[in-house]
Amino acid sequence: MHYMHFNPIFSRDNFHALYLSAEWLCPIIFLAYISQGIHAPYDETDALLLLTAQRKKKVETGNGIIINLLQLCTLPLWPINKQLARKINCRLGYSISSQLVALLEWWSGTECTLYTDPESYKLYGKENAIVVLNHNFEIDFMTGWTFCERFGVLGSSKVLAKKELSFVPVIGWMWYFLEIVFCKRKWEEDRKTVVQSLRNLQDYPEKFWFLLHCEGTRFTEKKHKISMEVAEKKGLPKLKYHLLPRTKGFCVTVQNLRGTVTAVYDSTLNFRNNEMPTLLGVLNGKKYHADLYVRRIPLDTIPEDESECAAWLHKLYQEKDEFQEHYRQTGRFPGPITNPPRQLWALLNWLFWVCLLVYPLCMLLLQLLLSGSTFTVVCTFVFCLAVSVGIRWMIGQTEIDKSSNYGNKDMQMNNN
Ligand SMILES: CC/C=C\C/C=C\C/C=C\C/C=C\C/C=C\C/C=C/CCC(=O)SCCNC(=O)CCNC(=O)[C@H](O)C(C)(C)COP(=O)(O)OP(=O)(O)OC[C@H]1O[C@@H](n2cnc3c(N)ncnc32)[C@H](O)[C@@H]1OP(=O)(O)O
Ligand SMILES: CCCCCCCCCCCCCCCC(=O)OC[C@@H](O)COP(=O)(O)O
Repeated sequence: MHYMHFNPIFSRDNFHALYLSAEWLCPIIFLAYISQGIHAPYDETDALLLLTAQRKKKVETGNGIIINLLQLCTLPLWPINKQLARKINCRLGYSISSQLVALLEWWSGTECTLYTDPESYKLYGKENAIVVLNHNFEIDFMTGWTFCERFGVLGSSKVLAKKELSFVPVIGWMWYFLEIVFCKRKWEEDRKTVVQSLRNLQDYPEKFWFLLHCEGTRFTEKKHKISMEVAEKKGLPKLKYHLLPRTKGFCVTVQNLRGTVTAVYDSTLNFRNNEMPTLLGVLNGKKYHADLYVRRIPLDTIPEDESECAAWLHKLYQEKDEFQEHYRQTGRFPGPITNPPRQLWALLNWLFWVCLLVYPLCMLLLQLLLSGSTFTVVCTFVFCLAVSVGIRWMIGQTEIDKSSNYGNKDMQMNNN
């Protein structure tokens, strides 16, 4: 995929102004949005921005459904030409995930800085890799996607994801067609399905990164406390900034992708000024500063024996903990900054969908609301409300204060 490098011609303010001018004000949507009292608008974000973010969500969900339907249409192709079906689905998947990348990079203007050695940098995007990334933030998936985009593997990127995410409209449905590996986080049930799904990727026709959040759940103080009690029982060093990693998924991934994947990218993410970014913040135009430290580790340096591989992962997380300590002391990760520039394609893809859908959606909405039929108006209002509540539920999937019980005390008691 040819990349155009360019100096950012849109400043954030210009971009918002440009977008607003192209945007219809739709008081009904605005009322639908405010009437739910979903969340207090951010101080520095005015009503216009809230409205635009809300309209954008509808547009992006709308085109996400269209892309899911197109993915569905590729089903007859799978038994005839699986590799072609996979390539088509990578591009359809790209059209969805790149919109969230555009949201992060262009709408919120979030800066993503990469710390890595220049020799490894040359290999990123040119080989299959397993990415081990800490799981502390609500938008680490968006930051991950941004780097996938910059190295040309966004459409084919994979992850070991909890089964619950497969039910999230648009993103979760897209992942089925990208052959994402889902797990129930119950090893006795996961063992077989995870191994089979991993083996299925051995002949994948596109370069891909396979993401593993080895902690298995987002960091919370309560889960950290429980996790450190487990570490003490196992005689493992305590971690300050991470949960103790679950090793079985990593070991089985290394075991089944050996020969397909050439390296592990140990990735440690943090945000400047102790920011705790949120998807709502990004949607409302807040700018964050992500720093990612990546070490490329050749796969053949990782032990094949399961217990040695588990010990290797525990040591890796101890090193990651030290990198986070270094970051908190110095405000940066070790090593040189080698920053891949933002790509234009994500922005162009987003603008394409906005231009394609905003006008027809608005006209349809206005016609329904001006139909003169009370029943139609009420149904339209209810539909807008339902879609907004649905989108808010999807955004809630990223919020740590709504996180699962996995790794909590009661779950730990059940596991014993
Ligand atoms: C150049 C740029 C480089 C990089 C750019 C960055 C990223 C780009 C990469 C890719 C694409 C980006 C983004 C992709 C898009 C979206 C991302 C989506 C995110 C969603 C991800 C998730 O859903 S995370 C949750 C699901 N995933 C996992 O859980 C993975 C980790 N878990 C495992 O691997 C597990 O082993 C398992 C799930 C396979 C099985 O878990 P289970 O719990 O059933 O069994 P385990 O054996 O693992 O656990 C029991 C062992 O753990 C010990 N234990 C018990 N309680 C605790 C506790 N509270 N804390 C810690 N440990 C505990 C117990 O003692 C057992 O120990 P053993 O020694 O017996 O194993
Ligand atoms: C502009 C478009 C706006 C439309 C809304 C988009 C909403 C996208 C929601 C997709 C979310 C998919 C990625 C979520 C990744 C994630 O962070 O999952 C959490 C799990 O790892 C662990 O869960 P837990 O055990 O609860 O910590």
